[in-house]
Amino acid sequence: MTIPETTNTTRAANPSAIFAPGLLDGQVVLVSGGGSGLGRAAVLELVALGARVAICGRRADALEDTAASAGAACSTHVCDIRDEDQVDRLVDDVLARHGRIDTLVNNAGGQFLAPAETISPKGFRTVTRLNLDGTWLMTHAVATKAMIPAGPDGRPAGGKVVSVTLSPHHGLPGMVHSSAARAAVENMMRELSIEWARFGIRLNAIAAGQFATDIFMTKYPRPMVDAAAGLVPLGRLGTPEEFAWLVAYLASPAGDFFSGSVLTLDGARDNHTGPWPAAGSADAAGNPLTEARQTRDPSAQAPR
Ligand SMILES: CCCCCCCCC/C=C/C(=O)SCCNC(=O)CCNC(=O)[C@H](O)C(C)(C)COP(=O)(O)OP(=O)(O)OC[C@H]1O[C@@H](n2cnc3c(N)ncnc32)[C@H](O)[C@@H]1OP(=O)(O)O
Ligand SMILES: NC(=O)C1=CN([C@@H]2O[C@H](COP(=O)(O)OP(=O)(O)OC[C@H]3O[C@@H](n4cnc5c(N)ncnc54)[C@H](OP(=O)(O)O)[C@@H]3O)[C@@H](O)[C@H]2O)C=CC1
Repeated sequence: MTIPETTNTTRAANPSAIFAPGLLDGQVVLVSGGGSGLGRAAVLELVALGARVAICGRRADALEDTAASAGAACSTHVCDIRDEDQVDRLVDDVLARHGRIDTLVNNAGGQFLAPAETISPKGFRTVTRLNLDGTWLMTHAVATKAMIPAGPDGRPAGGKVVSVTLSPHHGLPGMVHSSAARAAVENMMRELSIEWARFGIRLNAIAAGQFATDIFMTKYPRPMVDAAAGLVPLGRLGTPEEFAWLVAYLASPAGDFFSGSVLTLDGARDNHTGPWPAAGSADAAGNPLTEARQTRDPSAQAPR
């Protein structure tokens, strides 16, 4: 298998809208699925903050496109995260090129929408292999090759792992395979945050709600996409930049004490199934209904 590498020669054009330039100077971040959507937005933010970023995915053209926007600090690596040999080669190549990996962003993933009873064993396996096995292969390879081995001071180099999962947690109909796999990934991050604390590795999950990426807007049945914002209490989809800012925050020193957490980023989608006040729960002005206070006459109380 060949893993082509490219570099671009221009620096990322847009500064961060939130964080100070140089926040991530000297850091190396590996982002899976960096060629599109949320991963691409994260790459652009990380590069804007001074990180060098390696991105992987199956499609070279998507990776090249992100690299063309990110500039010289971004290297591209074609890799299918489900294949352990490709993952091994990927991590070796990233280390040969950048010398270290401070943060791994397990962003590559996805699923198809289908009623559970129609999903074949192969279909279930396809989605769990991508989201669970792929995330494990990447996490294990980066930890054992880059984070557990000694750094310059003779102690384990340490690092951070951020894995993208899925909100709502209380079941997403039509996505039994992905719901199961993402729950497993969240517990994987929690478990490893205990085992690998001794190596200075912090692992967290970002449970993403619904974000307006190109694929989200085009892959699923139109009526469901159109209805999605209405199921979010904040009344809108997330933007890829909002996801990217959380990744940058976790990669920065501000994220150093986060480990074993699931950070749900979803406009409150996990807590409720619609806007509030819901139909029938508001007065004519749209204010939530309030129950009348009970008045109690002490003299009317029954004697003890
Ligand atoms: C209301 C709230 C808001 C709306 C609800 C939406 C909330 C969404 C929240 C989440 C949003 C996102 O994640 S948005 C990001 C989504 N991005 C992605 O999904 C990108 C990655 N996805 C993929 O690569 C593909 O979709 C995926 C199927 C997972 C893997 O592709 P592969 O090429 O590896 O696999 P394939 O060869 O296509 O398929 C392998 C088998 O999978 C099964 N299979 C594949 N597609 C199938 C399908 N459409 N229906 C049935 N079965 C299918 C078949 O058994 C296939 O085998 P055969 O029968 O032999 O063919
Ligand atoms: N957008 C949303 O609303 C939500 C998204 N998510 C999750 O966030 C992540 C990003 O989603 P989004 O940006 O919207 O979707 P995209 O489909 O744009 O991103 C998925 C990325 O993963 C890569 N990828 C897929 N399969 C593999 C593989 N086997 N090996 C390597 N790379 C792979 C894809 O690249 P390529 O095809 O070139 O391999 C692609 O760049 C995904 O895990 C998604 O499921 C979770 C909740 C909601």
